Amino acid sequence: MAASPLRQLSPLIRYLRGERPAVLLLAVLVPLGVVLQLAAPYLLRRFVDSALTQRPAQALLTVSLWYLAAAVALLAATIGADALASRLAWRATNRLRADLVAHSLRRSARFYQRFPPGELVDRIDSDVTRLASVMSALLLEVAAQALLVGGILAALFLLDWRLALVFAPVAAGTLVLLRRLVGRAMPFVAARRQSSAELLGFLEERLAAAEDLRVNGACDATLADLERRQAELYRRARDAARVSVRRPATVQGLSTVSVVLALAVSVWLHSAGRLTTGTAFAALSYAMLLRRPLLAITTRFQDLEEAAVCVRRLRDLLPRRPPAHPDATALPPGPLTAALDRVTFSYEPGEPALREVSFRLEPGERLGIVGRTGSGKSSVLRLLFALHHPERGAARVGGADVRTLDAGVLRRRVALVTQEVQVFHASLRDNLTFFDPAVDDGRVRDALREAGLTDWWRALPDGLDTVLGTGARGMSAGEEQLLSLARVFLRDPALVLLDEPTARLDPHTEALLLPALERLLTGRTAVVVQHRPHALGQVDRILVLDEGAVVEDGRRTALAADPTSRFHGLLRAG
Ligand SMILES: Nc1ncnc2c1ncn2[C@@H]1O[C@H](COP(=O)(O)OP(=O)(O)OP(=O)(O)O)[C@@H](O)[C@H]1O
Repeated sequence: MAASPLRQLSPLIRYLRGERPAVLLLAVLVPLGVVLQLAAPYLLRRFVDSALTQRPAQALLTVSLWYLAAAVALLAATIGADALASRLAWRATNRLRADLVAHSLRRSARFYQRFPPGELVDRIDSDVTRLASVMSALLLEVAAQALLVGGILAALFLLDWRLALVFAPVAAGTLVLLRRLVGRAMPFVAARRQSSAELLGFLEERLAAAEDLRVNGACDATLADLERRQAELYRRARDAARVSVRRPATVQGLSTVSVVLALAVSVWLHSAGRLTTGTAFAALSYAMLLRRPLLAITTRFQDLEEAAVCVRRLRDLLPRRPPAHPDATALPPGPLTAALDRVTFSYEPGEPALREVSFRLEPGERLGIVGRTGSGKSSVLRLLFALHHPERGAARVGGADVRTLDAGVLRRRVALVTQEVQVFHASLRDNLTFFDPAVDDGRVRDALREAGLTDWWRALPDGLDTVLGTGARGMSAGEEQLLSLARVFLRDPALVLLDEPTARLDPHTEALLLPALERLLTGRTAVVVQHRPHALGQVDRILVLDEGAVVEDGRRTALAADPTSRFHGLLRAG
């Protein structure tokens, strides 16, 4: 039998913590609604029997008023319970969404390789939103409808035990059948959701690269790919719908049988004089009422399976083990040492990107790393920044293995600048402070001055409030690169890791950037990765990498002067 969707949903319970008053109120409103639904046929019976036995009009009026009161109370209880359940579901799923975003923000580069941004958005937003709507209905209906089925059987038993005897097997049979069918659609629903997430990931990637696609004439191929993916999504959605539709069809059939049975038994008992007309009416009303919870449970099962699939997909995003709580105070003040200690590291098993790499930088020392494309230069920086961890050996900052350092502490003291600069659709101020309102404008202006951007920002229409990024003010590659340096100045780190910070710049813009770079490196430990060895004038030491291994390590001036060194060869070739 397929895994129970209810068991899949159990991890959500912890997000309901702190909601006890609302849950208790719901626990009162739901059974109240059930009792009020059961009261209606009972009052109908009283009305019919009173009318047929010529009771005074006053008695009929009293029953009618009770009927009306029960209907109004039912409406109020239903609206109240609906509102409460949906508030609970939204609050719980908002907590879940916040938890997912918090976890995702802390995950390594490998995680983002596994889940492209479009797919992540689909999981964190669409899956959680779907959960919220399903949970609000689930909280109510599965419990309430099951109660209603039990209540109807009890009411029928009170009316006439023979009636209960006819209905009980039909209701029990339907529930058993439903139980057997639950979970059957889950693999199909999961396949449909995966297809839809992949489609979103595809759209996000292709739309972000629209310019490249246009320039390279790849628009037609992209549309053909889109068509193929949409056809696949349609096929999976159709398969899931086919499996899901079997349940309502089965329940419709069985409940029609129960109504026909109710009619037959009521007529038979009535004509034998064993049932009053009012009781026969009530029995028929209960039979019709029984269809409602059974059908509601059926349609909810489909949602339940959707929700279970969503939870399973969301669980992939949450770490399996709780994060360790590393030492938060392990870094000494001032410029930090940085070292790799016999590090071997692979992205893919059996294909080491770094082999037995070792070096150690004293506080304030600057290291330049050169080597051919794919030799492992950027990997060194990623390990020092703890974006990945070595298989063997250790990456150390301030003498501590980065694995043992709190990520927040490490990020405050170490800055990584890459060629890719992310400019947010936000004000210049927020782009520098990363949305921290505690940073005052004086520090922001100082950072911009240190990065050599004073003239640029003063010319902006709204100064620090100018909105940058997609759909707003664009920036040149050089300005973006200087903005990334201004971010580092603002944070004032002790160790700076620069990954080809001038690679996208023309020689003129690179020359403008060099003074800002020099100011950035002064008084700090630094590792600078460069393709072009002549751009490493500011470093003290050079490390040459080849196929992931250190093939040369020495003082820059000594290596540059030694015609037999690799670095000398690279300078000549450059
Ligand atoms: N995310 C990744 N997944 C799998 N392999 C990777 C990944 N990133 C890098 N690699 C591989 O690891 C090796 C080292 O990559 P790295 O980016 O460190 O080289 P690099 O010297 O910085 O290259 P470049 O000069 O082109 O930036 C390369 O063979 C590369 O293909």
